[in-house]
Amino acid sequence: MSKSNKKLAMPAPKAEGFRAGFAVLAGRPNAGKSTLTNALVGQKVAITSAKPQTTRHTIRGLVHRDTFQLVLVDTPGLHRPRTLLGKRLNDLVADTLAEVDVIGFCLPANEKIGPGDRFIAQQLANVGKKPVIAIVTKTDTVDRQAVTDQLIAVDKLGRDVFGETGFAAVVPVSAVEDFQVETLAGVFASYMPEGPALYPDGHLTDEPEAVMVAELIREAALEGVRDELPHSLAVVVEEIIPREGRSEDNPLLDVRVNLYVERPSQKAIIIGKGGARLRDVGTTARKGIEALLGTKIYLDLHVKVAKDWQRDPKQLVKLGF
Ligand SMILES: Nc1nc2c(ncn2[C@@H]2O[C@H](COP(=O)(O)OP(=O)(O)OP(=O)(O)O)[C@@H](O)[C@H]2O)c(=O)[nH]1
Repeated sequence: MSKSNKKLAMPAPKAEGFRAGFAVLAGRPNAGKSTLTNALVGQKVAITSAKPQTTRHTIRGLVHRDTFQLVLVDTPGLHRPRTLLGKRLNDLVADTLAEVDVIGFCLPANEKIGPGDRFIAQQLANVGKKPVIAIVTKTDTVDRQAVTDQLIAVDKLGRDVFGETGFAAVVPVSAVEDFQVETLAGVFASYMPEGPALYPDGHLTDEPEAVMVAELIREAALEGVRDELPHSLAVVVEEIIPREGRSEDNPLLDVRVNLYVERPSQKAIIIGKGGARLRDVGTTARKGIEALLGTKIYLDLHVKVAKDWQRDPKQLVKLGF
């Protein structure tokens, strides 16, 4: 559905002065985008993982307050394309950036600004007229002096890349300690156009349920495994169907899912000895999915090898990229 179609379906206008629009969080892998999205939305919608580049889909969460509504998009880390998949991700990011009202650029307080950050800042500047708010994330991980130093360094980066005006604002936050998260929401809102809410209140995401189900399984499957696996794992929900013959007050959904890896060795990692690991993945994911869908499910997981799926356009389409 296009953005304009969604606007047609919107609820009655709110009081005058209400603002609503789209915001995106950019930043390199591990910058804290997913965690910040969750903190802003107040409910888990995007997966977080200690491994970089786990966010494959553009997941929107709604930040709904008395005076504004932000439709928040959590992008994959902007990075230099390495494989076809990487290139597609960057195209996706460019498309997303063109649609939004404001861009939040996440830079961790505990890491020096590097060439990767500069590259992204340059990309954001190239998008043109969109206001870019620099967000210094994870401020709880360092002392006050280090936060101040980072704010100064970020401000300098802004002037280097955007010219004298620099970033539209620089905001330090800690998603973990809930420091300045609401302030940031307010700053985002100030860049939104005046207008009614874009989505009904309480509607947390416009992603199809299947995508969120896939994210939960992906998160469970990546728990505690080797670093290269995140790039090699794709999760595809084949079907979610109500089990026949169940009474209305005791429904059950059959959720059938394929996990694609690139090599038999990776399949062995996911499945574990005697299938033990896959059973654990299933148990963990099932709990999350039941909480998400509000009903009991039967989760059927299959692990398949799709050789070099990251480099094969046909496979990428099949896997939903
Ligand atoms: N202490 C602390 N840790 C944080 C904070 N925000 C994020 N983290 C941690 O930093 C790591 C990366 O956070 P994510 O939110 O997954 O980062 P991301 O930018 O979405 O990463 P990608 O999906 O790889 O692009 C995780 O281990 C988080 O727990 C914070 O405010 N404080």
